[in-house]
Amino acid sequence: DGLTIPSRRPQFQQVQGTDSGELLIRDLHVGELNFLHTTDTHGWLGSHLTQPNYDADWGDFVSFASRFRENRVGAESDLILVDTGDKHDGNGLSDATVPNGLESTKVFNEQDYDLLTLGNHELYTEENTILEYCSTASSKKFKDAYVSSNVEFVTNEGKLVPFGSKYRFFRTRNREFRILALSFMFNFQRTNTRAKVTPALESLNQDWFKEVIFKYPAENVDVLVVFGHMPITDPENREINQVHRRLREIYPETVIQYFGGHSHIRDFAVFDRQSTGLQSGRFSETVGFLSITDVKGNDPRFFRRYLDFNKNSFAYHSRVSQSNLATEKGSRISNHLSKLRENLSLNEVVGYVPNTYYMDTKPLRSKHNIYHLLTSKVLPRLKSQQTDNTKSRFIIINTGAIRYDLYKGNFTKDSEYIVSPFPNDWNYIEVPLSLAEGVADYLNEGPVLLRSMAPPSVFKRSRPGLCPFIHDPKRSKGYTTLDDYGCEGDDIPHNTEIYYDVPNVVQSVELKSGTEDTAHLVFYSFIQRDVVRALNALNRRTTVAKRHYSEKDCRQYGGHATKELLKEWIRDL
Ligand SMILES: Nc1nc2c(ncn2[C@@H]2O[C@H](COP(=O)(O)O)[C@@H](O)[C@H]2O)c(=O)[nH]1
Ligand SMILES: [Zn+2]
Ligand SMILES: [Zn+2]
Repeated sequence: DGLTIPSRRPQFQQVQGTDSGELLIRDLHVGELNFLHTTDTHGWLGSHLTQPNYDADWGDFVSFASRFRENRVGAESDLILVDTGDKHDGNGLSDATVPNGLESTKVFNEQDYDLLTLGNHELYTEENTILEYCSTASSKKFKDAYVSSNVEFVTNEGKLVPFGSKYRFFRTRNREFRILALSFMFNFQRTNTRAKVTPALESLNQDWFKEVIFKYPAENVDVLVVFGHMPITDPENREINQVHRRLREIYPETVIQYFGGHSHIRDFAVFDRQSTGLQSGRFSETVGFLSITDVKGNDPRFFRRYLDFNKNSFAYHSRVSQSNLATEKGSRISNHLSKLRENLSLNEVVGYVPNTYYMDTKPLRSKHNIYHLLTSKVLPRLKSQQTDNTKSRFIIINTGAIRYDLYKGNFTKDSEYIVSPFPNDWNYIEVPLSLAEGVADYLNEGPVLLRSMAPPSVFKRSRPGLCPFIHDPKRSKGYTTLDDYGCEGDDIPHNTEIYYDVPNVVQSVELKSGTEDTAHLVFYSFIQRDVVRALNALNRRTTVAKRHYSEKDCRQYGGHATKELLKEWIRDL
């Protein structure tokens, strides 16, 4: 596409090893302008209790930012903290309150972000959108830092106002770099009535941006920071590449630094000689670090590092001992999180899970795959007034509704939210068996699918090449990231994990022999539009049913949500 150039490995690669030359941790290179980035935290503020790789909580992260600024960045360089949204749906700390996010937002906002914005999970329900706008976007602390260039909030009076600021221009504290910040949400079309998303490219043709260009022409901007809930690599729609092309028309030589989110991966892309993009995973597993050297020169150099969200990494990168990492504020936050976990009864044990069931590091048909578990053992437990045991039944779920591996050990109230946070209603439609049995395959064929239901992993770019295979008993499982700078972006080298593709949907199938030729097709209300679209497309191909289907033909099925069915299965073990 002419926009990306062969990647250039960074020249500065410090490592900390042992006498035997073992690589224990890759250091980072502090430049003139430095960034710490988080995204898609989804309420994971209390550390990962079953994964030592991610044993730091939000208090430790607040401490780290402060120690890092003091000990590594100092007064000669600058540091900007950025977050790109999706801050609940996926952990009990955010989801066990009504509305969800009520308590976790206060904790999240303790971090002194310089730039922050919203994700699509702040746009599904009115209550979440109102909470995000009132508690964060228009708060005193973040009123300048909160930017969204293409999302607007609908006030109680029905007026459209910017969700925060459309843009932010500021000078950095030490080197006085002139920063122009823009923020774009991907073209999300499922927002509730209290917000409006304008496609990013369309928003760049609106009057507000014309004023920005006039007020801040290229000669008055050192760095354009474009951060938002949009994947850094998006092979299907290439939305960020189109934004980049448009910005390059106006800022042809300016350094443009992107920070992305939504697809839940560690990623780094080179857009051109003066522009790169960083994405920093999900669920507080990663703090992304990016530095730029020679910002105003002809040859700016970029350095990226993905920090495992753990106390050892935080201590090492801020050059303190683990025992000296915690600041007073950080300790207070950690203590508050422990109390919040108790108050929400998140440690309440529901049952015991005998094995670990994985989303994408075991093949789909493996008995250790969570989707295999759900479709073979859990979903068939669904019962309601509509259940007709004489009919075949297909129960379809979108794989993006399942958010995390199900770990062996105690299944707690927190586990419910971690694995399947969404309060899904079951709907159904009675259709000819031959149509019902084709819907899941149809939805997994890709382009027909509304992006709104594809699992985050679908956006992963299948980069050519592989990283060297590591299998060392002294190393832990974890991320090995292949990005445009190669395979050494992660601060901790881990044993290689093989990731398997995850389809858009999976289904449980209960065929009843010798019965009528219609079946019950049961599905999450969240994917109803996709299911109806698939039925009509299949019907056009086969004309099995002499009719067109619409959402009006769908009925409530009732019955327990997946997380309830999973709890029942665990209790009955
Ligand atoms: N069944 C449901 N799935 C949902 C719902 N809301 C979101 N999702 C799934 O999550 C991904 C997007 O997650 P993100 O963290 O990457 O933004 C989306 O594509 C769906 O698969 C829901 O209410 N029900
Ligand atoms: Zn997300
Ligand atoms: Zn998202």
